[in-house]
Amino acid sequence: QMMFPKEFREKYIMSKTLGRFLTELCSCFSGACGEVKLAFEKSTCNKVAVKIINKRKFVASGLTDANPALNINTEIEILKKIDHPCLIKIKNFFEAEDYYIVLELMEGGELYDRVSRPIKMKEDTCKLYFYQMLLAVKVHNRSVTCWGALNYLHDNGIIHRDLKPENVLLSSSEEICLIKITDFGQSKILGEASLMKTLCGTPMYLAPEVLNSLGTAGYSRAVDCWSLGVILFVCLCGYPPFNEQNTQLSLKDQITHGKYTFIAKEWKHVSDMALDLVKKLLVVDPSKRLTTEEALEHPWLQDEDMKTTFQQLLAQTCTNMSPPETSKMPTTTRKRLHENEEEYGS
Ligand SMILES: CCC/C(=N\NC(=N)N)c1ccc(NC(=O)c2cc3cc(OC)ccc3[nH]2)cc1
Repeated sequence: QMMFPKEFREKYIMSKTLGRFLTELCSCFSGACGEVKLAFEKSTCNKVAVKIINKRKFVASGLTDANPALNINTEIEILKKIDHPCLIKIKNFFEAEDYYIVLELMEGGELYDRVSRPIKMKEDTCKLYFYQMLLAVKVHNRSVTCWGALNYLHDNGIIHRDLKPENVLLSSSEEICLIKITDFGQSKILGEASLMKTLCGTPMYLAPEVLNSLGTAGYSRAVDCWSLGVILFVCLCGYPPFNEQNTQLSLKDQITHGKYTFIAKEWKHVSDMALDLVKKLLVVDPSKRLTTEEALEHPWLQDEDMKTTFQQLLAQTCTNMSPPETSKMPTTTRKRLHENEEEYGS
């Protein structure tokens, strides 16, 4: 029986495990360990979700990934300060022999369970969900690069780096609902524009990889756009673009060459515009891949009904918060974004 810290037990009554416990259990053997439980907040009787993240990594896995303790604190800091309707909100945080993170309950569970169903999602539903994912990632990237609002990040961007249907949560079991991005355990905060400073001096002592990285520096956020492309692909047709079932090419070769499996009969009812957006996200060269801003301008997302539905859903949940007025945001050209950020390789 898991021992919950005293101050935790004073505030919450624990209930059942949510989501695919077995997968959570399996993930324990892969080092990344944790599960999500339903709980009741004593003071309000409201339902909450509690993400439990084990401190001990399973040494057996020999995983060398960074110490979760380091990640979790950065993750909590990030999520505490960035306030967006499509990013998970933290309500409380306890550290004992494990981490107990109290979050708003996303009653609809993971998008993963929706895309795993035999009945494919309607295209309009995919569009409503995808629009919200773009806003979350865009605002996420933009809110910390272009808005002074989160000055503690010193105008750096944050990259999620692990976007997948398991990390997209649905606010209700209704098909038409809000989504929230979660699990920033792999996220990265971009460094200051140190590459530019490095290039001020003569590179007599500079390593080749730094000079070679000049071509790709500044595109690390593009990894999230690739992942969004894979998520959109799966939502629209019900099967993943790159998978091990494919025999000709290894999964790695499929991805590095951008060779996705196209099964015509699964795409028959999908609009050409939707497919066009997928194709422009699943581009191997990050500098040619659509950015979140460009994706939001794509014809498939110029759908006032969908945007009105999103606004109505927002209005239902929170009276005061209004979504970021993307039109009023300073338009940042790729060039300026390029200058604002840097890192070697990625
Ligand atoms: C700040 C912690 C963020 C985090 N993971 N972070 C991490 N792994 N480093 C995380 C990961 C997963 C979740 N999942 C949920 O909240 C969740 C609610 C839920 C409801 C369900 O059925 C109703 C089924 C699955 C669910 N997952 C919430 C937070």
